[in-house]
Amino acid sequence: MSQAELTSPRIAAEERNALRQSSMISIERVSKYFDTRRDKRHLALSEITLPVTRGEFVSILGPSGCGKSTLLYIVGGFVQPSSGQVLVNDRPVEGPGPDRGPVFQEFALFPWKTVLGNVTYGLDQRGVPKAEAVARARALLAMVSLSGYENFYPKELSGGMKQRVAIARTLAYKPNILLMDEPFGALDAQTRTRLQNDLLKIWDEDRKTVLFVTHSVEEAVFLSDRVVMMSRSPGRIQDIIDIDLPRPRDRASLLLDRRYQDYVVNIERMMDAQTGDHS
Ligand SMILES: Nc1ncnc2c1ncn2[C@@H]1O[C@H](COP(=O)(O)OP(=O)(O)OP(=O)(O)O)[C@@H](O)[C@H]1O
Repeated sequence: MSQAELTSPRIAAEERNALRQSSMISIERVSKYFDTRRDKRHLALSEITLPVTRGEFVSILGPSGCGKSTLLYIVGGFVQPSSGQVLVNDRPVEGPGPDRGPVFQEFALFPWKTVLGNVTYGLDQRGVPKAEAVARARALLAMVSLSGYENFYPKELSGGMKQRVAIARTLAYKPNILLMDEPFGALDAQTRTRLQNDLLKIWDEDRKTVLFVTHSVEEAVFLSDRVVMMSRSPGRIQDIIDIDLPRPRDRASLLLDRRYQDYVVNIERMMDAQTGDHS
């Protein structure tokens, strides 16, 4: 079904229901206005409809300011849409919940807590017994290659290590959905590649549903089942590209894969058309 068909008011009720039933996340005709100093009613998102299947890895790409973060915040329940709705497991999102784990740059680590304290924090809040919380945190820190750093404080860690702690912290309380807003954006290329591999490894183990915002076409193609291309403000869905590449994915062999290269080149062209860069 095309994006135009999905957003059409003519879409039959049964079809909408069928769509919801197969979706873990159902974003339905979501629009968002903000009051800004320049514009009393700035339309940031316009009529976004996007069903996301359980276990799917979906990346969102688009020019700066097209509303990618806003969309993720709406799914997370941190921002209310002006119209439309988001359903998670058939229930309307009314606020944040433990089923959706945010990995947002703004949600920094607690500087006064150790690495272990940061990862167990959410578990303590949920009443998980201390020994179980510590065991779970240690296992996750091992998974993100941070064993031995349990007693370090955030200021003693590199940017990439902090980001791995943030991922472990979110995974600790076992959300079914991961909402990741440019989680690797501020990292050097080598650390970024490493964390992409770690994330895919973790994802391969229990196939969480992931919504992942990025500016990197290569990152989106490497990680995703589908790439959603958004258009310049107001943010609309311009295109959805199925990434038909085998899993598990290995970056070194993918780089030599003609299909991977074609996806990257084609999506980069779409991005250039959006940003007006035709160089
Ligand atoms: N709280 C807010 N109040 C007013 N305007 C906002 C608010 N949050 C976002 N906006 C505006 O909404 C639009 C979309 O912002 P958003 O951060 O979602 O874009 P983005 O695609 O994630 O951008 P980037 O790629 O640069 O991070 C922008 O024009 C932004 O200025």
